[in-house]
Formats: sequence, C-alpha cells, structure tokens
Amino acid sequence: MAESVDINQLAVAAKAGDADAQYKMAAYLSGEGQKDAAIKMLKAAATAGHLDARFTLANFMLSGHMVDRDVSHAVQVLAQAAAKGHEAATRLLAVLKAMGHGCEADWPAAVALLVTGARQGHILALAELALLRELYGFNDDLNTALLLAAATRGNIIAAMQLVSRHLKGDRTIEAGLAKQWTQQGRQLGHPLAGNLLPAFEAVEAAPLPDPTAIPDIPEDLLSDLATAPESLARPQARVELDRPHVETIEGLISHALCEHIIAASAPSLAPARVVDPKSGELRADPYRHSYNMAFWPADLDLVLYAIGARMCAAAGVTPDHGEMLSVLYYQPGMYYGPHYDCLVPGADGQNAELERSGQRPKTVLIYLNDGYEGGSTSFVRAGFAHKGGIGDAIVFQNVLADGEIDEQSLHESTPVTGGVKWIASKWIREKSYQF
Ligand SMILES: O=C(O)CCC(=O)C(=O)O
Ligand SMILES: [Fe+2]
Repeated sequence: MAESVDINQLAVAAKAGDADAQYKMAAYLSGEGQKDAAIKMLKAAATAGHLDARFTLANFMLSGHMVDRDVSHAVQVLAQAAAKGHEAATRLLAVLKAMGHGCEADWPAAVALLVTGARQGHILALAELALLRELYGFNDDLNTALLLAAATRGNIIAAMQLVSRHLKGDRTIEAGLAKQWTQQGRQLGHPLAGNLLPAFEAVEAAPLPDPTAIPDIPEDLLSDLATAPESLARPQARVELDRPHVETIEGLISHALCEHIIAASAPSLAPARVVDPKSGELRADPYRHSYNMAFWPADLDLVLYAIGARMCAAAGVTPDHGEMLSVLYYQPGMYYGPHYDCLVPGADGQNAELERSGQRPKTVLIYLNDGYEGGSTSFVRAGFAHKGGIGDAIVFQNVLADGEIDEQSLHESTPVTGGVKWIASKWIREKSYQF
C-alpha cells in the first residue's frame, strides 16, 4: 500500500532527525491515537527548530490538549517561532501580549507584532492592521491600501470589507470586481456575501487585479496605536433605566468592525447547547434557541481583542474582567428565552465559577446588524425593550448594589420574525476572569 510505504519512509526520516518528517509523523501518530509517541515526535521537531511544530506545540500548551497546560511556556515557544517570521505564531503572540496571558500585558508590543506581520506581507495582519487603525479613528488611504493588499492576496474578509465600502459609494474597486469577490465570498461561506449578491447581478465580472505591493507602513503608525484600546475615548452613554440599571451607547464600534466580528465568528457558529445534568451529554438548549460561539484566545485577533477591551471599558472594568467575546446569531423563529446572566449560587458548577472569578455583575452587548424584525433585547419584568442600530451597545447591571441578583434584570431576546440578527456579547466578572 502506497500509504504504508510513505509512513515507513517518514518513520525512517524522522528517526534520522529530519524535523519535517518528525512533524508529519507526529500528526500521523496522533491520528492513530498514539498520543505519547505523537507528542515526543512533535517536541523533537520543535526542538530542531521546525516552526509549524513550535506553533502546534504552543497551541497544545495553551489549551492543555495532548500536553499539560503551560501558558507561559506556550508564549516562549510562540516567541521563538514569531522571531523567525512564522505568520500564525506572530498573530497569536500579539493577542497573548495584549491580553497579558502567560506574560505581562504589553499593548505596544502587541501592535508592534501586528505591524511586523503586515510589513512581512502576512495576509491577515494586513487586513487586521487596517481594521485596528479604523478602531483608532484613522480612516485613510493607508487603510484602503492595506485592505486591498490583503484582498488581492486572497483574504475574503478584506475583500468583503472593500465590497461593503463599494456599496456605500467608495470606488476603490469597481463593480465587476465587487461582484467577483462577492461570488467568492458566497462560495467560501462569508455570512454577508449571499445577501449582497443581488446588488451586482447585472454587472460583468472583471479579472482580479495583480497583487499590489505591500503598502509603505510609516514608523509613526506605532505611536498612533500606542494607547491601550480600553483607554480610547468613547461616545457618551445614556441611562435608559434605573432598575435594572441599563445604559446605551450609540456607535461604540463602526459598521466595518461589526462586519469583521460577523465574518470572523461565522465559521464557528453552532446551535446553542447545554449539558444534560442526567446523561452528561450535550443537547439542544431549551432556553437558548440561537447559534452561538465564543472566541478563545487562539481564535482572537488584535482587532477582536480591542473590541472586547472597549466593551469592558464601557462597563467600567479593565479587559481582564471580561469573559470571552461571544457572538449570537438568530434566524427567523429563534430567540433567547428569559434568563439572568448572573451566576446562581448553588446551581450546578456555578459555585466553583463564583469562587474563581466572582459574580457576573454586568453584561455588554453590541448590535452587529439591522434590518431584521423582532429580536429585541427585552427586560421582561421591567417592561423595557431595546434594539440598537449597527455598532450600538447596551450595558446592563445584573446585580443590585449589595451584590444580590437583581430580579428586574431577567431578560430575553424576543423571537426574530424576519431577517437575521447578529449580536456580540461580553459577560463581565467581578474579579479578573480565570479560564
Ligand atoms: O440577543 C440578545 O438581545 C440578548 C443576548 C443575551 O441576553 C446574552 O448574551 O446574555
Ligand atoms: Fe443575557
């Protein structure tokens, strides 16, 4: 059998010290369920300097999959791979430096890694640098050039950002290319592409432009982005209700950033599930009839991290108090039944959670799209319902001043009756969130 010959050859090469063969052998052994042998191979490849092996090993150490969890060691291994220009390692290291996960929090160092990646032509870094600059209030030709460079190198998120701008009257790309990228977006499952296609139905497709050169990224760009995202100025909050305490903030983030959250979350959305307390198995959640996902550190990018930090700031806490940024997606008929976001002492698993990171005193939501019917955030006892526009936030308090659950905070998402609803959610903890 061809495969077994390949594996035999691989095993021989791995034994002889070929790092690439060791890396491939590790994947094969892992697939065969030989965990210990797989990890030994992976470590051998990483020690020999194989960059993908270092990145994979760091991811395992970060999550505790296959090896003991060791976040600070993961950071060291990522730093070694990033120093040699490994794209994914540079990107993940930037997020961990921003979070201070396994290392000291160092926002300027995180930004410097993003800029280094962009200068090296890393596709995601080019797109993310443009979006981060937008979050910092810079909307200029450099952003357009960064998005264009990412899009022409095949990044569909950047391409769809330019399509979306085109629909708002920006003529960086012409209609034929907008159509072509939208069709690609649809094939790749970009969540916004399907809806946009009719806008270009009558247009002739154009050939792809040649990949443009990497734009010049000036040195002073670093100082433009040096302020930590939680310290940036924010639009004024408006108090909507005293009990529960509800505030709204118009335009906490821009439309383009909402589109980025939607696009980044879509591949991981799954129907909401709960663990059945009797069988211990996952089953459909009777209260939560929506699709959802959460961005764990390895799924984040610096833009998403900065958005999360901004949400925490809107709740008056530092970023470490926020749980993972989550996204909820409701199709017609879907809803999130009446619930409290705060933890209930004595409920299964919640005592340990309360002990670890304290209560969940506040919730921050950002409305990511509009044009749907139904789907308001409704405080069922307080008789207050709200539906924000794109990029608007709502911040509400789940507990009273004495820390007890505020029964008035019982809330729901009413059923969506037309179109689809996207929302980003961040639950805020009393103490630094331990995960
Ligand atoms: O979708 C909504 O409006 C509510 C979401 C929510 O209650 C939550 O994420 O805790
Ligand atoms: Fe909630």
